[in-house]
Amino acid sequence: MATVRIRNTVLGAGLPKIAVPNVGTSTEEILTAAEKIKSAKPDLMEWRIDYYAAGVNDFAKLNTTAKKLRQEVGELPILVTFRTKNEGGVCSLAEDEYLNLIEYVVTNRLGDAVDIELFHDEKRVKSLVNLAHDYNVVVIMSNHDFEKVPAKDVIEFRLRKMAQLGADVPKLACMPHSASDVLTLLAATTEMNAEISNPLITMAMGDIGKVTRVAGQVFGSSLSFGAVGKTSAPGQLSIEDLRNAEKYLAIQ
Ligand SMILES: O=C1C[C@@](O)(C(=O)O)C[C@@H](O)[C@@H]1O
Repeated sequence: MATVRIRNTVLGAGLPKIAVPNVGTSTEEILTAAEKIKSAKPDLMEWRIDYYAAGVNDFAKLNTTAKKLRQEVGELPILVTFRTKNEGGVCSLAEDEYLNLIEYVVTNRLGDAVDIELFHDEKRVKSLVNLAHDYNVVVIMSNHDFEKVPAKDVIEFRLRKMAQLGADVPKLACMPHSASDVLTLLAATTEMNAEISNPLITMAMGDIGKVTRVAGQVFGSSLSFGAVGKTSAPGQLSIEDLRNAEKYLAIQ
């Protein structure tokens, strides 16, 4: 299994790493949340810029806030994510606007890693991945289904496709309605781990899915999202609970 390094955080080795989303809606909220997140000592902070409409609509402002954020968190790796409304985000953008925003995030190095959703214009997605690599930005490619757990071969197809497009880390989140849905996600994760060398990230959301957020080391998910204060998706545990659960389940 290959590992992926984001500053000093290594995905694909040891316990799954812990990311905490920053869902501040103003510069002040973002910086206050960052201070709290930093003191909780996660492995990575995810800056959810879809919560920051003022910045998304004003790139100069986004850039200034990114610089302040870096000052606030020091060496803590930053993943920049714009989650589109279709996939569970809070702010709508037209297709071109989304792709241009990601391009800006990459070429201005607003973070160490960027989230690029799979389901956008394939040519542009591919060129954004190449661009990110030119700028030394790690690509976490993602897909979210807030309605259901897709069939196992569909999950596998999507994760495989992300790897083929050059993603460093393929990621998929989905919503289970039964224990067998959870098993579907876990089986797909385990099988894809055997097939592709990239570290993967998967999770089933909601209460039924919580087990998938803590057992990544067993089933092959390299990172889990935990909350400091506000959550960014259903079923996220607090960072303390997540850390304890991962340690409890650790493979010695
Ligand atoms: O993709 C993900 C995973 C997530 O949706 C979760 O379920 O923990 C939380 C999001 O902030 C992140 O971008």
